[in-house]
Amino acid sequence: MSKDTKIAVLGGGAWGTALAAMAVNNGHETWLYARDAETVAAINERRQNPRYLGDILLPHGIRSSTDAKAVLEKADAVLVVIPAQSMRQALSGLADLIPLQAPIVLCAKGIERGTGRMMSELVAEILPYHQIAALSGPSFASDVARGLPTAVTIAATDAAIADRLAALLSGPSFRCYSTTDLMGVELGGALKNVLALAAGASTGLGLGASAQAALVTRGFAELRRIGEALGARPETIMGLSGLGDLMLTCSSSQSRNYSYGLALGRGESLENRPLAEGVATAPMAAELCRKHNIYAPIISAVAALLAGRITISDAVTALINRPLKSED
Ligand SMILES: NC(=O)C1=CN([C@@H]2O[C@H](COP(=O)(O)OP(=O)(O)OC[C@H]3O[C@@H](n4cnc5c(N)ncnc54)[C@H](O)[C@@H]3O)[C@@H](O)[C@H]2O)C=CC1
Ligand SMILES: O=C(CO)COP(=O)(O)O
Repeated sequence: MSKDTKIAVLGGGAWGTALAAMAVNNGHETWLYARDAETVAAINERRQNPRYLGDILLPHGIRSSTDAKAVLEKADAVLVVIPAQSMRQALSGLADLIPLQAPIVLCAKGIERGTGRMMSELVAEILPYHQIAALSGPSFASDVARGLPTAVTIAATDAAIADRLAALLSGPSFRCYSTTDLMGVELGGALKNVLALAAGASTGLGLGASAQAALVTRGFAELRRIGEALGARPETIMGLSGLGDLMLTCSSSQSRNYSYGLALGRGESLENRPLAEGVATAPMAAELCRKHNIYAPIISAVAALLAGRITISDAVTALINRPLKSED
């Protein structure tokens, strides 16, 4: 892959648009597929995506279209930026249009509801002959769309593919590290959203900065345990897609997951909120821990709270009053 390849981005939301801006800034021919004609027109005619990115002015050159065939034709790499719970349905409809030689770069952070599949497992069922990679790390769409410095990790089981994609997608303000630890990268992205719900709820309840730091640290211990049980590498969990994204998402109300947790903690309405992937991922993460016998009380509490099995004050009481144990 050279620097003037064609990048196709599927998904015209906040992150898809931001990644298209990154790709065009890095000198690639960049096409963005969005379902919504108004979004396509706003990107092509005004260089904005007001629905998802407010008044941020995008760089020149993104070609947006509702025609997936035109977007995907002769693409050298395909960034899939569709929410985790829509991934199966969306990609099944587009599978025949994706060139076989184009690696698929999964940019969603979640676990599929019902099946418990990681995104790469789900996509391997739909596109069994494609190379699959994942891009994840601390990266708010609005920062990337503005061209602010950002670093992420790109994972593929084939090291050469991960390295090539990292070189392709790195540019003046976007730095990609590469790894073959696909499971580690996907776990970090999916689980930090669940932990951000807990961090937001803690702040929303007014539990204070000390509780917040304890929650994030002990949440990270759960992420470490899950990573270890599922064969992820410790350095991935300690890296950008693990600890890095956990820190970002658990500390900023720019995060939609953290904000959802804030609303939960404050007792506000949870209707009509922006996408918070952690809500659908939490029960799947709790199930994963049950299946592998992994101790993850915070993730379990978030899942129970969202399912209405416990109240938020029960969750806090239960977490603080568990039997004492060594810090591991
Ligand atoms: N927004 C952010 O800062 C970041 C988001 N992500 C992840 O990226 C994924 C997407 O998030 P956002 O773009 O922020 O969400 P969003 O809510 O801003 O946009 C989602 C987009 O997907 C489209 N979509 C939904 N179902 C579709 C389907 N069946 N076919 C085609 N398009 C479909 C929607 O029309 C919308 O344009 C999530 O998994 C999120 O966790 C990852 C890093 C940063
Ligand atoms: O993944 C993100 C930052 O890395 C975005 O987080 P939210 O989906 O919670 O907004």
